[in-house]
Amino acid sequence: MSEFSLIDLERIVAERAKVSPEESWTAKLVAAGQEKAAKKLGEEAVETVIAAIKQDRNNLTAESADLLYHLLVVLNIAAVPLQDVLDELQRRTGQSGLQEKASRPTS
Ligand SMILES: N=c1c2ncn([C@@H]3O[C@H](COP(=O)(O)OP(=O)(O)OP(=O)(O)O)[C@@H](O)[C@H]3O)c2ncn1[C@@H]1O[C@H](COP(=O)(O)O)[C@@H](O)[C@H]1O
Repeated sequence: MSEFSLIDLERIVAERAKVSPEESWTAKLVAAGQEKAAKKLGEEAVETVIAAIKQDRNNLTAESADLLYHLLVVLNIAAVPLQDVLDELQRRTGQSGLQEKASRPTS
């Protein structure tokens, strides 16, 4: 279970996007289009925020899972590979100098 990553989920989303909307939530969202899927992503974001504000750890975990899944569906529809997002995050670690600071010995 600990081996499971967002890259795995991205692959599952891509596979399920191709099946009939009657048998898959992913396919249903993809068939509904980018705007509808993006609105669903927004709803999941709000639910995640509410769980965080309520300091409800269990709900925050569940809503975060919903949020990440729906983000991957939107990225799939928009044809944006998750790797592009990861590359952007990695590029920012270089920009911020955080890596340098982290590896610098403390005196
Ligand atoms: N990770 C998820 C995942 N997270 C959430 N959801 C679905 O997202 C939907 C929306 O969640 P909501 O809480 O909003 O429930 P809702 O019934 O829409 O409620 P309302 O918004 O209508 O009030 C639900 O049907 C959830 O099942 C997911 N559906 C699929 N996956 C993954 O995608 C794979 C393929 O799923 P299918 O495409 O359904 O085969 C699965 O094996 C999972 O790995």
